[in-house]
Amino acid sequence: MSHPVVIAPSILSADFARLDAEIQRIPDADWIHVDVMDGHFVPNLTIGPPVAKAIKKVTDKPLDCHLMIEDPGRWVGDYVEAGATNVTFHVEATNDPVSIARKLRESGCGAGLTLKPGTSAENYLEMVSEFDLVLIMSVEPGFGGQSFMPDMLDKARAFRAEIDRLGLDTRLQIDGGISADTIAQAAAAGCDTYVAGSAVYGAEDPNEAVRTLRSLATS
Ligand SMILES: O=C(CO)[C@@H](O)[C@H](O)COP(=O)(O)O
Ligand SMILES: [Fe+2]
Repeated sequence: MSHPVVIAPSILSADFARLDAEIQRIPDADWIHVDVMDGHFVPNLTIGPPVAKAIKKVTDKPLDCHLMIEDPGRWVGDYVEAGATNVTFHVEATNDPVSIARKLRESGCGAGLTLKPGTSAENYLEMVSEFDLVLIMSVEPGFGGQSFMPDMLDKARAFRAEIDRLGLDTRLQIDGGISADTIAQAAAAGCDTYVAGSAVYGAEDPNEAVRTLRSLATS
């Protein structure tokens, strides 16, 4: 099943002192990607539920929360309460991803599964039906502005094949180093949902960057 392309700018590359204004600079974005880091699962510390809740108040766009944290099952409810549309968590941080996904879906929130670059797809393909979104990390999680890892496209192709084989409408998202130079490769590998931080907020006109990314992903 093919979806319309979604472009989800990451506010990690925005000016945290002016988040409201930074979000208003990208009216053509589909989702707002919120990178949550705890200083343990990844060597960086960002924001938490109160900031997600504050962002929700200044935009009607879906909030796509990417949790790079230990023990995600303990925290997902706070992001649901904050108004998240999707909550994506790392398989490396839990022994029971399916239970967390079910908890999210029962709360009316989309559930996302994500894998670090070094984690192979094979143990997780069988659980795609439990998720609304699978996120392929194309950099090591923790920081914006890193280079795209083209080797991750094989993993994207494996999930795309399984999603299509089962006839699911699970979205296939990619995050890390997505730019005008890399987005077409990700599209060719079957991705339909794209996170971009530095390529959007590093551009002189972030909204124009969103439009360019969408057009490259679509063509
Ligand atoms: O989750 C992460 C990083 O861990 C991302 O969402 C980054 O924020 C994307 O930034 P760019 O690679 O697009 O600059
Ligand atoms: Fe992210």
